[in-house]
Amino acid sequence: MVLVLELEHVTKVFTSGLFGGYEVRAVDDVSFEVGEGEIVSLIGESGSGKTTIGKLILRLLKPTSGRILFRGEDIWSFDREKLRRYYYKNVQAVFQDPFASFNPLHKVDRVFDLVFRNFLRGVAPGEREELIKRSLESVGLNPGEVLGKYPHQLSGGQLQRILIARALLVEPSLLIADEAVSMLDASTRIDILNLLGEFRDKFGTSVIFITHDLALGYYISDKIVIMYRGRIVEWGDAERVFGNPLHPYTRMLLESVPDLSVRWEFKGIEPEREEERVYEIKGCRFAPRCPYARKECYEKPPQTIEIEKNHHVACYLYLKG
Ligand SMILES: Nc1ncnc2c1ncn2[C@@H]1O[C@H](COP(=O)(O)OP(=O)(O)OP(=O)(O)O)[C@@H](O)[C@H]1O
Repeated sequence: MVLVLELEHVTKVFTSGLFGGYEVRAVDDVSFEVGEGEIVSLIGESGSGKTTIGKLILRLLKPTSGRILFRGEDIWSFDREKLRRYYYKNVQAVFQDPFASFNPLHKVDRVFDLVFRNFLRGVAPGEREELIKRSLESVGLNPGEVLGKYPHQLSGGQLQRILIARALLVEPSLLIADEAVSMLDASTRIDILNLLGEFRDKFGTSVIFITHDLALGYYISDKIVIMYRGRIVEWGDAERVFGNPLHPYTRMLLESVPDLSVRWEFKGIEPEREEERVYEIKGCRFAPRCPYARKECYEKPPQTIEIEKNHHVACYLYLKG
């Protein structure tokens, strides 16, 4: 399989607190790959580092260590021109709140301006209208119903579709969808997921689907990456991870979803300071919540091993010795 994106031992440490005295390893030694036309879901509860990974891939943040490769090239080796014209044309993103991407004082059509200015400069004005209409139709919108409107005149689902149309206008190799359907109602959510699947099938677009919702991840993905407090605990083919969950955390998540058609939400909110302390644990960060935790779990992060083909876990339960 041709690889579009590779994360190699990526770590991002934020320093916070007075005089930068406190460190949060928001992303800790994370490695995974995205193949051409693959849909990969990053799943984890709040604070697991999903959004930070999205920002690192979009080069909005620089890794503290590790490398991110796009089609074999380190994204930090790109100069400004290559970043704008090549990388951002190939890697597009859609975020959670569609309303935040529109200026309420401007007609929605304005969101297409930047794309034409940066990536489609040679397109003539007449052709431009045609391209916009076609891309709106491809996401199931009637251009006559949305063009010329202000954001408040449209629904969240329509606005999110416009943003997806804009992202797909440049035919990216990779789309990052960060909680992109969380704010939409259930049926619109499924329509948009189906749409991403269609684009994958038609154009070979790879998707990184970031979500805290296990059921959505299961619905859409080829590959699943389960994260806990900055680290990958389990990853592999979606069928294998869901059919044979290995990590106690993955099992706990699945047990809290009695019915995969029902939206899952994590309810166990701990006090913030406690949450932060978890990042200081030298070993497995899930250890304080794990029924099987033993001494070594607190001492050193468990190695990741492949248990069956395309199914990996980082847990001492599976390590000998
Ligand atoms: N700029 C920052 N400065 C300091 N800490 C940060 C910063 N950005 C994120 N963090 C911390 O990094 C950790 C991971 O955050 P991140 O937003 O990536 O998680 P997430 O899985 O996307 O959660 P959510 O679903 O709530 O967005 C959290 O503890 C968060 O507080």
